[in-house]
Amino acid sequence: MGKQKLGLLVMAYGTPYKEEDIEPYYTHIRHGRKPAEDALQDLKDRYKAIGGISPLAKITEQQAKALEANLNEAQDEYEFKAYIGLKHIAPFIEDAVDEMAKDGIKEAVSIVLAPHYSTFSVQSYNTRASEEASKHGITIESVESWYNAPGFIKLWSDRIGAIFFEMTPEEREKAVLVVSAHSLPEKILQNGDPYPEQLRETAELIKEETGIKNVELGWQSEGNTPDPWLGPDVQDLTRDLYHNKGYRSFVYAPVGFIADHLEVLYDNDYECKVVCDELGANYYRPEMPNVNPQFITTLAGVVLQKVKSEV
Ligand SMILES: CC1=C(CCC(=O)O)c2cc3nc(cc4[nH]c(cc5[nH]c(cc1n2)c(C)c5CCC(=O)O)c(CCC(=O)O)c4C)C(CCC(=O)O)=C3C
Ligand SMILES: [Fe+2]
Repeated sequence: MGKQKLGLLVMAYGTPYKEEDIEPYYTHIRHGRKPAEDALQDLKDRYKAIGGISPLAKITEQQAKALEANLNEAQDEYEFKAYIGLKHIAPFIEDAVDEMAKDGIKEAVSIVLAPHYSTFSVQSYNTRASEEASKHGITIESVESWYNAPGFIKLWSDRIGAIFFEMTPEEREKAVLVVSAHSLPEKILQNGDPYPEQLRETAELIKEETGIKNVELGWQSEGNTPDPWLGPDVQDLTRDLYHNKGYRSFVYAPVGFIADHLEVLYDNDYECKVVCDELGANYYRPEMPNVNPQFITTLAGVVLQKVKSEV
């Protein structure tokens, strides 16, 4: 008997491939409303500041390929075929599901390349995937979150621990770990969204694994809208911790993301660094998981666990 063919739907945010994509991409993020000229220019300038365009498209592709290969090596029962489905640019989530249907796939498993579940993020990916799948008679089992996968915690802990280890005891005494994720509008809290609690748990697990005592939670990259967003923002938090707790070294762990992209390369490496420089404090940011083999193995384990739980 041959192996059972399983679709592997790998969903991610998406990023412009070239400068001309920025406007339609931003319009899609804004639910079809064109951004104002100055907001668009501001976004273009931020992409320019990180080298013209984001490295994210390439990384997402490498992650999906590596995950497919890892899964096919790890077991003999299924043959996984990966399809990338993006939230805000082609290939969209719906395109990926249509491709699966063309390839005759009947069953699939999906994972979002973001660790924490929220109604705003993971739920909207999964709803789009399952709506399209039902049109084709495809069943999709969706991984909802994987923020507490031991390999994920260990990877961040190792990298964070290495930075603290390199410090002199005097520096370490006044160093703090700032664990962060993308902010979301506060209104998500009204429906009991688990997102903030999952970030808190990620920080707690890293704290246990590393033994670091000074750990703070922050939010970053909040949108430019009139509603209140989850805070404290990492930049405000940095100033507050410097002045009120006397910290002089800041280690940023943007654990809500898994790749080098705008939110990390600009919002952390530029914006948070500007604040640190202004205060005369030290700035550190561990490498992102990207295509680290242990990270990919961790994701493969999460996917296999989902597949096996459905048998
Ligand atoms: C929860 C969350 C994640 C993490 C989970 C997940 O990954 O799903 C995430 C990731 C990302 N967000 C990204 C890019 C952008 N997000 C924006 C705007 C927004 N994000 C939001 C939420 C999230 N975003 C929200 C509520 C808005 C406001 C929309 C509105 O206006 O109501 C904007 C518009 C301009 C701006 O606000 O900066 C951009 C350009 C990139 C790609 C970066 C690159 O290209 O390198 C990535 C990985
Ligand atoms: Fe975003």
